[in-house]
Amino acid sequence: MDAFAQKSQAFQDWFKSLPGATFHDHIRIADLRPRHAGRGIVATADIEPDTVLFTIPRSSIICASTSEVVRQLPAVFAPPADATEDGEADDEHEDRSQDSWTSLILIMIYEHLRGDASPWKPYLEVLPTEFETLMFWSQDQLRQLQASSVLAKVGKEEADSMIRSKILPVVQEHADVFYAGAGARLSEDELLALAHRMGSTIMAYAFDLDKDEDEERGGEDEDDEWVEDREGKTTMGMVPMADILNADAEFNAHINHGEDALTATALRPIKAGEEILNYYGPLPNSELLRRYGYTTSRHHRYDVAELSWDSVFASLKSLINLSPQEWTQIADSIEPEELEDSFILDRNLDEADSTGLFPAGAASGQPAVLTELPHEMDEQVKMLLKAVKHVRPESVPDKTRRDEIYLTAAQAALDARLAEYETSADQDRVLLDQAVAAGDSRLRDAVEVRLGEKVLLLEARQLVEQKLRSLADQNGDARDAKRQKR
Ligand SMILES: C[S@@+](CC[C@H](N)C(=O)[O-])C[C@H]1O[C@@H](n2cnc3c(N)ncnc32)[C@H](O)[C@@H]1O
Repeated sequence: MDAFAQKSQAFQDWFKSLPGATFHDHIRIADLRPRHAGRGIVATADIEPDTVLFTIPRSSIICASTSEVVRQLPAVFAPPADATEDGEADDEHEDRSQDSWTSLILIMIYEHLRGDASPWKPYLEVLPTEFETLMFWSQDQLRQLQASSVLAKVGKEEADSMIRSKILPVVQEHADVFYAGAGARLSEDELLALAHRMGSTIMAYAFDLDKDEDEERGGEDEDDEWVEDREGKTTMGMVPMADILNADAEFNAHINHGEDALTATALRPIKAGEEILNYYGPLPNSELLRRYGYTTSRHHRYDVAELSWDSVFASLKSLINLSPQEWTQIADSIEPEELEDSFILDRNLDEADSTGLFPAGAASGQPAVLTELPHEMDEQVKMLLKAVKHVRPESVPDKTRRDEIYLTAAQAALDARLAEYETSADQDRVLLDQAVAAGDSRLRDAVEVRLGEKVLLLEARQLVEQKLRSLADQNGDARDAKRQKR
């Protein structure tokens, strides 16, 4: 048995020995490294729907209510005394309070530094020390994402400054507590690296515990920035065994949050040899890569692409012949706060049904095509063209001309956006095969993300062309009708 398998075995034995824990005979922890998926759980025999796969007693979760460090340092983990009602510190005092995110980083650092004395030692041993998430990519690797908007969300500097202001001072001020074990004290750089490791582990592994079902990590509404201030409103925890499950956009298991325990149950029949999969939410591959360090073909369904107002506006300006003074007059008539900076293109598709499968008709892995332009973009362009009409009525004489201007501008903005990526979608398909053949998983993931965005932009381009064609047809019909009347 290699070291990896030994750690899996020790973890499984430890888990089964926890009072209240269960682990079904028809599943096992598997080594999925050959397909870059670390550990996962696989069925060893057929499993019926609703089968409880495993049970995790809440007492085994690493969180504020179970870790010794919170009892030892109550003041550090307490909500700030000068907090306002909504949990914000007032302006005059530096906010030294911990949110659920930084609390869990501190708790994880404490348990890690305890070494053998931590009751979670066999669990900590199977948590990652290296990551594929974007924060750990080199500049050259990040460049492979080309014009993807995800590059603006990596957040390495923000994470650094959060760690320096909220994590390092606490560990240094309470070194007697954090270094109570025999371990040597860490240098500032080592501590920074450890805090990053724990932060990244939490981002990809932790669960939100006191929220409704379906709102665990990766839930739809969460803006899961690395340094997001959660204001202590939610409790996050590291849930042994639940986080050994890998995930996909189609899945076959669900974690139910019970009062005393969490249970993983089968959502449909699972065949022997199949992997048990959880769900992180309708995330585009760019977000899956940023938060979790991987991409899947099924998540292309939820891909997104951004179109900036600047580019749409520039295209509109080039189509409408007005003087600079008239444009200033128009700009003055619109409140800048009313304007969105950018628009998100997405397919707005349903998520998997209660059995974890995409709704009937949606072929697995084949994203359906984008059918609508962003509503906010429609509204904003219409608002602008109304202002244009006000200043120079003949430039937008009727609704047909207005739509024509809008769609032509959208087409140009989409072309400009596509041109920001250095390669075409067709070139990427070739490069993707090459990256897979070369076993370069970061390049493969980068190409998956940028190709997914290009496919979506091309779908939007096609939709606009279709709309322009039908507008032209309507125009032709209207002209014919007029001629016949005469
Ligand atoms: C909650 S953990 C799951 C267990 C993990 N595989 C392990 O070995 O510890 C989440 C991490 O698992 C990996 N993962 C999850 N689902 C995956 C998938 N479908 N394909 C590849 N990797 C996946 C990613 O590295 C992700 O950050």
